[in-house]
Amino acid sequence: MGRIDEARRRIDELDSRIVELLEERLELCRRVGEEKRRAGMGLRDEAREAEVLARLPHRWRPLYRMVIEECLREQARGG
Ligand SMILES: O=C(O)C(=O)C[C@]1(C(=O)O)C=C[C@@H](O)C=C1
Repeated sequence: MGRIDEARRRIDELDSRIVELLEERLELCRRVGEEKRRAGMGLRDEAREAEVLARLPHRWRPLYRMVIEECLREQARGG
């Protein structure tokens, strides 16, 4: 296998793992959403979002904003 093919194979594997982790994160978001609903809280928590983003390297923050938006959509779908 050439170097490009080998690197691409590893990229594909990593992408699968990343998606698995994102699904796991989404499941936890679902749980948080249920608890917030039960407690009569709003779903969006801007202070918490700022905390989450502050822990990440700058370059990944735009991507993570999308992850958080998907989490909120998932929470809004639940009920
Ligand atoms: O921590 C929460 O309260 C969540 O609902 C999770 C999460 C996130 O994806 O990290 C999503 C929405 C909130 O606005 C803040 C954070």
